[in-house]
Amino acid sequence: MATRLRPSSKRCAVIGGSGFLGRHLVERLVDKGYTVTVFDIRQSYTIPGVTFHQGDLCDKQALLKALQDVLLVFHCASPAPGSDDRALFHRVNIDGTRTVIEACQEAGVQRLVLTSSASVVFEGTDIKNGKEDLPYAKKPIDYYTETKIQQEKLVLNACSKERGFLTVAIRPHGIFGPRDPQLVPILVDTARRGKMKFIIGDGSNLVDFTFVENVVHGHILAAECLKAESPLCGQAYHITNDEPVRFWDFMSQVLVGLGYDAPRYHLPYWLVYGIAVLLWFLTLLLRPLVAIKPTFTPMRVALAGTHHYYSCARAKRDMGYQPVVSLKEAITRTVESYPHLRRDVLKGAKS
Ligand SMILES: NC(=O)C1=CN([C@@H]2O[C@H](COP(=O)(O)OP(=O)(O)OC[C@H]3O[C@@H](n4cnc5c(N)ncnc54)[C@H](O)[C@@H]3O)[C@@H](O)[C@H]2O)C=CC1
Ligand SMILES: CC(C)CCC[C@@H](C)[C@H]1CC[C@H]2C3=C(CC[C@]12C)[C@@]1(C)CCC(=O)C[C@@H]1CC3
Repeated sequence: MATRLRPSSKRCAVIGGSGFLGRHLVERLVDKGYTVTVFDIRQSYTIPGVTFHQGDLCDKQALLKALQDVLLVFHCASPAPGSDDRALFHRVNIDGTRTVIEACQEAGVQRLVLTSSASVVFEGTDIKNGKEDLPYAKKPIDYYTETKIQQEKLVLNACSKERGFLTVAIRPHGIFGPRDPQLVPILVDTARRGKMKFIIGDGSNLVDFTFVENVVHGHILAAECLKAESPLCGQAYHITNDEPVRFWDFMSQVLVGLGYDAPRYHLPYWLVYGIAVLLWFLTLLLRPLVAIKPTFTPMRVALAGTHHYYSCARAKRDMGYQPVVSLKEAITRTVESYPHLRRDVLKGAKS
């Protein structure tokens, strides 16, 4: 009679493993000796030993195939926050996450680690050293965040010691690092179009930017500490670099590192925010006729002009979290990883 081997605790699946964070997570898990399965709607790379399942997380049957013999699942899939497709956010982040939970439970998965976002408590006004007990935003800053709130609630409420299904949510903030498709590319694009000359507000607002390897470290620690008797069950944890930095200093360091000028001229926060809201309404009104994508959306202005940094004391206490890469080293490594976005290289390519 064929005997079925017990699934190994070092076998895991990463839903969204083809994305920016997901791929860094997969690489680290492989380094640490895990056997990894990636589930994603696209395959963006190959790594020896990593199995890829291409599929939509809203498709339970496809998920069930990928989750066979898997005891630990990381869920870091989401449509890009910049999208304005509300139906897609709802379908993937809310309905899809419900499907992920059901598939995990049916497949016998024991631990689910969700990548949530610190923005679930952000309403566009200052947050200084915010703790996890801050209430969810009543008026989330955009629809992406609204669906991240629902997603986090679904995952945390599904935690059940009785059923042997444990869940935890990691809330990173402003993830950056090599291969990030958002922060640095958007910043460079804005600078190249001559729109990075202005500092919104007085420039003193502190913000968390978190190096991707620290976010990965937080996820793996959470997975390894998530046990029935641990305080992590059904809880959310901020994971940051624990070095809040002036938003405009961070932007300037990245820009200058890539050969662009740092922003210099100050504009009043409320003026820029008001213009961004007006532009937003205009784009909505004109949507049937033309598709406009404004650079300064209300969300970006709020993120650029307010304090939003979070305490990771809870992660330090419950899982011994400490950032593994300092902000200084993280910025250097990130800048070095984008040689193709350097001003001199882009200029050369144009001429
Ligand atoms: N980038 C950031 O600054 C922050 C990101 N987060 C969260 O971290 C997670 C990862 O974000 P990133 O790596 O930056 O995004 P990303 O866009 O690089 O990766 C997301 C991945 O999810 C996959 N995906 C999307 N819809 C899917 C579906 N229906 N079925 C299967 N796979 C699907 C995509 O193909 C992609 O590979 C997301 O949950 C995001 O909300 C949270 C805080 C900050
Ligand atoms: C136009 C400029 C004034 C600002 C450009 C920088 C932005 C591209 C980024 C600064 C903070 C970033 C951020 C996110 C996306 C990129 C930024 C707006 C998130 C919204 C990504 C998804 C999240 O869950 C929260 C992030 C907060 C910080």
